[in-house]
Amino acid sequence: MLSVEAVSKTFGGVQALRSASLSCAAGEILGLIGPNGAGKSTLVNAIAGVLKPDAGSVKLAGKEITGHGPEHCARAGVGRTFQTIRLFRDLTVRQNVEVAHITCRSVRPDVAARIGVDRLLAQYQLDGFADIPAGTLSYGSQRRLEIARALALGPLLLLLDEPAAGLNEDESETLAVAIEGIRRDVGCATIVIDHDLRFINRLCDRLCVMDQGQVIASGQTEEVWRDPRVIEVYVGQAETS
Ligand SMILES: Nc1ncnc2c1ncn2[C@@H]1O[C@H](COP(=O)(O)OP(=O)(O)OP(=O)(O)O)[C@@H](O)[C@H]1O
Repeated sequence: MLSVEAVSKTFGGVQALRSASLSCAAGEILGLIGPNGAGKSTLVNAIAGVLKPDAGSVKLAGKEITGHGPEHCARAGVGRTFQTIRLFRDLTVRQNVEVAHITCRSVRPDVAARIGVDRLLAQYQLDGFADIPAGTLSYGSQRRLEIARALALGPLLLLLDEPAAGLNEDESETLAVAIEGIRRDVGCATIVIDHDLRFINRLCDRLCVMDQGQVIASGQTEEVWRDPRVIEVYVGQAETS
């Protein structure tokens, strides 16, 4: 579904991405991990059209979307959440989801018919809060609302940037179950960035590990954790922290 090939990006003197490549199939949950500053957010921003890579290509369902801008990428089927929650705080919970669903109805009516607003609200345990302003929800509920809103777009690809940040163990588990439901219901490719490795290992089919702008390992979760380069990055990080 998603194919990223040899994407590079430099900010001033900093090479944030060095020929990074990855792929993610429909129905797959891919964990994108790596230490601070590895280039994960930059890669996600390149996929979501927020920034234009200096080189390389991003294709979604075989179509070139490289550097096409966030709006175009959203219409092409990229849904996302952000490291820092960005909801329409004064709109109700339902309205937040409806706004995205209306877009889906015009772009992908068949998918919109399958993904109902009420069903999304129920699936993400938001049905009891549907008519209150989104800004008044608890932190964990806001995180779930962000995902429900991204799903209401009927995405081909869902990018989740640190969805478990700030959640306790029970909330993380609830979230993991909800994200697994995405695979079942929407069948989109899902990429999850998170520093919570227990959450990542529990959830992801495959991992892609970045360090200093490069993809240093990718493959099945257990296999990747046996890779000496990955062990070096994580053990080295633990020793210095
Ligand atoms: N807009 C920018 N201007 C200048 N440098 C940037 C910019 N965005 C990212 N960088 C630099 O690019 C490198 C990669 O940053 P990026 O945020 O992609 O890493 P990350 O893996 O997402 O880190 P974290 O886990 O801390 O979020 C870092 O050295 C960062 O300082």
